Amino acid sequence: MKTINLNHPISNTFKENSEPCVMALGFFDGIHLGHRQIIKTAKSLADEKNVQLAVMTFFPHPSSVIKKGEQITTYLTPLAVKEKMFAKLGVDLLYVVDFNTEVAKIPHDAFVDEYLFGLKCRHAVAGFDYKYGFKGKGDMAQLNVDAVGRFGVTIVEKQEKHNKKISSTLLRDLISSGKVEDIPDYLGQRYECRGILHNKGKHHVLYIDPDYFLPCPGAYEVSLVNGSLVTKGVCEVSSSDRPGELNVRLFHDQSIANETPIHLHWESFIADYEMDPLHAQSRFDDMEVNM
Ligand SMILES: Cc1cc2nc3c(=O)[nH]c(=O)nc-3n(C[C@H](O)[C@H](O)[C@H](O)COP(=O)(O)O)c2cc1C
Ligand SMILES: Nc1ncnc2c1ncn2[C@@H]1O[C@H](COP(=O)(O)OP(=O)(O)OP(=O)(O)O)[C@@H](O)[C@H]1O
Repeated sequence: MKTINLNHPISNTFKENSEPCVMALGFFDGIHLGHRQIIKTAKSLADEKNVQLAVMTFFPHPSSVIKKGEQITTYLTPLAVKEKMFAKLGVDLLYVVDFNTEVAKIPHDAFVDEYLFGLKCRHAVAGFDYKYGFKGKGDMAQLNVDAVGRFGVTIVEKQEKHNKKISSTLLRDLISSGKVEDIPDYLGQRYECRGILHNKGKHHVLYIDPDYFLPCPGAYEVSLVNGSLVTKGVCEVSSSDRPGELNVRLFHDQSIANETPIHLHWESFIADYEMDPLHAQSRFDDMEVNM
């Protein structure tokens, strides 16, 4: 997979040299089951048309530039992890648009002309709620209009679980309230943080991308996965942690070699030492209901 960082405006030479593609559109934080449906749909279209499978995403998250509503500055999948996951899903080209105030002002039709038709998009795929262009004025109905017959558009219908739209927002809400056990229903796997494990005598420190979105403070049962090797332990998240560091204790006095690459899977919430006792009790009641 080729990752291509795009800065506005895209040069004519770059556009001329781009490869025909089916383009999947969206921010794609987490690459959850809804996102996977978009990529799967785009992949089968790309195979059918014998063109490249491209994804167009943005960095940083538009909310941190537009400064409207909650500003997202940490990610379920930091960019480097997203790249690896897209490559594994069979994506050929990953366009990462540098999202800044100038890009935010591009009108919806100009975005389609320059970033889709300009980059030889032969077919666009996005979810029912995809928005693009200045003030988010372009939606999926508008995309068909803006395409003016130059490429086809496929809308992926709402993917739901437990009567809820699967979304990055829902995953963030669950993770930030410590409900990591509920994540696989929407993500298709446990929430994970990838990093390098350092052996510090009795405990270990996992050095991760500081851009990772982390669960709320508390103790969590975690699995440390290195290929087929899985070691269980406890990760204590505290508000005083240094950014990019997770403190882990392994069960049964085990040890893992220094500097091992690890995928830490958040398995379950154990306790929160920082919560006031009342709040902790309501969290505990939630867990009992879920059992
Ligand atoms: C060229 C462009 C300009 C945008 N400008 C705005 C904007 O002015 N205001 C806004 O709220 N969102 C804007 N957006 C963000 C979109 O509304 C949307 O959040 C983003 O494309 C990610 O889509 P997704 O959240 O559906 O994946 C813009 C998007 C694009 C591609
Ligand atoms: N549950 C879903 N069903 C169908 N399409 C989806 C679903 N979730 C996201 N998409 C689509 O996936 C692409 C990426 O979306 P986006 O990154 O906004 O995901 P999201 O989970 O909706 O995020 P957020 O919660 O931050 O709005 C868009 O085309 C969007 O319409």
